[in-house]
Amino acid sequence: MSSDEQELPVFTTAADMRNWVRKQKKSGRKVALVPTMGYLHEGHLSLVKAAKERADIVVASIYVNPTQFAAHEDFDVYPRNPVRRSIGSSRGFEGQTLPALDDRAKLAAAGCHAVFEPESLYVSVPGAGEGSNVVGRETQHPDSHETYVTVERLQRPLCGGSRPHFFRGVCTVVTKLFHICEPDVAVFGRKDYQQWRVISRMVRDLDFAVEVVGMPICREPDGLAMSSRNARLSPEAREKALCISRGLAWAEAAVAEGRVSEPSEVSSHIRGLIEEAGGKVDYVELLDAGNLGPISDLASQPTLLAIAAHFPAKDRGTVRLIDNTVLGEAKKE
Ligand SMILES: Nc1ncnc2c1ncn2[C@@H]1O[C@H](COP(=O)(O)OP(=O)(O)OP(=O)(O)O)[C@@H](O)[C@H]1O
Ligand SMILES: CC(C)(CO)[C@@H](O)C(=O)[O-]
Ligand code: BAL
Repeated sequence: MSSDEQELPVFTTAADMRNWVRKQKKSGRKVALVPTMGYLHEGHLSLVKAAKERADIVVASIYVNPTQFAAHEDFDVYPRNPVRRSIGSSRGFEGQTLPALDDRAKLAAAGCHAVFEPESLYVSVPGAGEGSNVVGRETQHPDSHETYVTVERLQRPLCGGSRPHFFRGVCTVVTKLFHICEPDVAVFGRKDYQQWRVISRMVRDLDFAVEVVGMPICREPDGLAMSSRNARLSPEAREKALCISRGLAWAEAAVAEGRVSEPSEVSSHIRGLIEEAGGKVDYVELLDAGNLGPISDLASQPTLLAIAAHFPAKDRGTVRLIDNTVLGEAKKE
């Protein structure tokens, strides 16, 4: 275990996390939260960097949230820390099994100050396990979790079509994380653009004293948007999936150069690219980048071009990838 990791506090209970944050805030420190589902990549670490620029203390959460997954989705195979393994004489962890230290080591190296890594965030029947909070697998025990947060309109388009449960789960777990970690700032990525907009609307409507920051998409050198789910792609599918980022780049150039003027020209071209690459399109849509509402042309507003598509997984089933760009918006370097 590196010296950094030895100094990185890891909290597994809400009470301990909240008490630690309150001590920091009592000392006048500003606290930022970076919520994640682990299996960290440079995209996540870019959020930690942004958080450090905006607060004195950065907490990252690692929790694969069951309530944002449906029973037919990939909760069980979602990439997690490599198999937990026993480790030797690390301070305080003798003989215990731990998730691989990869995520924690990355966070420590990125200058994160604490990690919140709960086993579970939902009350469930003893022995029922986290999976019992996946939508469609809920136990009906009278003591089970039953309170949710919903952003009614912004949740409907795009991912709300094939994942109608998703944003209810996201808003509920982010609300819980806000109550536990009590951040002044929360940093999200615009790779999940609709999620960023939905959470921003939730914060506005429910008066959370939290500044929500949305950071640009980090990409692999070949353009693929970094995502934990990329690890599940077969090698061939990893190559084929480049059609998504290449389609976005084509659209940016075609719109900027006036080669296309109708939203339907853009969506049908990109849909064709994905299908030619063997992908299964969930959506290719162009919406108002501010309110996710419908548009009639590309010139009247910054336009979100959002894509979701499935590609073959190396193990079983498919991997659903999402990516996006905002057309008509100056690119920040
Ligand atoms: N490539 C990226 N660039 C910027 N932010 C990112 C990127 N990938 C993920 N994030 C952000 O990191 C936070 C945690 O996301 P998550 O843990 O689900 O990672 P992920 O890579 O999006 O995984 P998934 O495979 O589920 O998409 C979110 O705010 C998400 O938008
Ligand atoms: C925000 C989040 C951590 C909530 O589980 C998740 O949706 C994600 O990682 O984007
Ligand atoms: N960042 C993606 C979260 C999900 O698909 O559940």
